[in-house]
Amino acid sequence: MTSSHDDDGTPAGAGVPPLTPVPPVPAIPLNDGTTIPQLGFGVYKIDDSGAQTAVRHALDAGYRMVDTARLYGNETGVGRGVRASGLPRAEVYVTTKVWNDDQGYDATRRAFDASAARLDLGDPDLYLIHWPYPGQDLYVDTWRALVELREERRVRSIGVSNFQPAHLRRLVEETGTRPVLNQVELHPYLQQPELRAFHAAHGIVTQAWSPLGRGSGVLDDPVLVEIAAEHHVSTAQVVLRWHLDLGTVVIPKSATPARIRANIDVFDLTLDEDDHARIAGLDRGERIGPAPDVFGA
Ligand SMILES: NC(=O)C1=CN([C@@H]2O[C@H](COP(=O)(O)OP(=O)(O)OC[C@H]3O[C@@H](n4cnc5c(N)ncnc54)[C@H](OP(=O)(O)O)[C@@H]3O)[C@@H](O)[C@H]2O)C=CC1
Ligand SMILES: O=C(O)C(=O)[C@@H](O)[C@H](O)C(=O)CO
Repeated sequence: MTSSHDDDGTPAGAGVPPLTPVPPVPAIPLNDGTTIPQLGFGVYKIDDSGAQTAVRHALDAGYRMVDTARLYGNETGVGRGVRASGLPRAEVYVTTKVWNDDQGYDATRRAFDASAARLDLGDPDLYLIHWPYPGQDLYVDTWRALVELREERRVRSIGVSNFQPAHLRRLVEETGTRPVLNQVELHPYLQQPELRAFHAAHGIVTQAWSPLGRGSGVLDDPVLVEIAAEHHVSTAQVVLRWHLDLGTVVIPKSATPARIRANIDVFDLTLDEDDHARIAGLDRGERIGPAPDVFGA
C-alpha cells in the first residue's frame, strides 16, 4: 500500500501508525454516471507540509477521497501526500475548487490549469465553483468553463459549493447542465432540510462541509455526548454516522492521526430512530461560515 520512500526522502511509513482495517466506504452515484466515496478527508487550514503528512495518514487509514481548494494553499502538499501513499492514482478521488477571484470563463480555465499543475496528479476528479459570489454575476460563465473542461475530459465530474436553489436553477436554465453535487455547510446545528430536499428532487448529491461543526461546540452538545456514551463511541463518530445515514457525502478534517483514524471508523456503528429524532431536534439553522446569498453579494 505504501511506497518505499516518500517523495521528500522520508522512509515510507515513518510516523504513520500501523493500519487499522476499516470497512470499505460506500460509493455514492452521481448524475453523470460516475461515483464518489461517501466519506472523504478535508484539508482546510492545513499548510502544504501538514497536508502532505495528513493526507498520508488519511490514505493509510482507508480514506480514498481528499477535498482541497485553491483557497487552502495546500494543493501541492495534497498531491505529494497522494503520490507518497503509493496508491494507484485511480484509487484516490481528488476534489479542488475555483476561488471567487478566478471566476469568469477565461480566468477559470487558467485557474483549473494552475490547480492541476500544483496537484501534479494528472487531472482532478471533481472541480467545484467554491461560492456563487453573486455580486460578480460570473458564476454562470464560470460554469460554462467547467462544462467545457468536462467535455474535453480534463475532469471527470463538475459541481458547485455553497449554491442556493436560485443559483442552481439558473445554472440549469442557462446551460442545461446540472452539477453532480453541491458542497454546503451541514452539521447538527445547521441541518439544511429544505436544501437537501431540493437536491434530492433534482438528482444533485449533498456534500457536507464543516460536518463536525469545526470546533464550534457541536461536538460538546449534551444530546450528542449522551448518544455517544450510550454507543461507547465519540461524539464525532455519532455525528459522522448521522451524516452517512442522511445520505450525504462527508469530508471531516483533522490534522490529528488518532482522530483521522477514528473519523473513518464509523461503519460498525448503528444509530436507531430515537437517536435520529434526538439529533433532528438539535437543528438551530446556525451557520459557522458566511451565508451564500450575502458572501460576495
Ligand atoms: N466549500 C466550502 O466553502 C468549505 C469547504 N470545507 C471543506 O470541508 C472540510 C471539513 O470542514 P472543516 O471546516 O475543516 O471542519 P470540520 O467540521 O471537519 O472540523 C474540523 C475541526 O474538528 C476537529 N476534529 C476533527 N475530528 C475530531 C474528532 N474526532 N474529535 C474532536 N475534534 C475533531 C479538528 O481538529 P484537529 O485538526 O486539530 O484534529 C478541526 O479543528 C474542510 O477541511 C474543507 O475541505 C470547509 C469549509 C468551507
Ligand atoms: O473553507 C472554505 O472552503 C471556505 O470557503 C470558507 O472557509 C470561507 O471562505 C469562509 O469562511 C470565508 O470567511
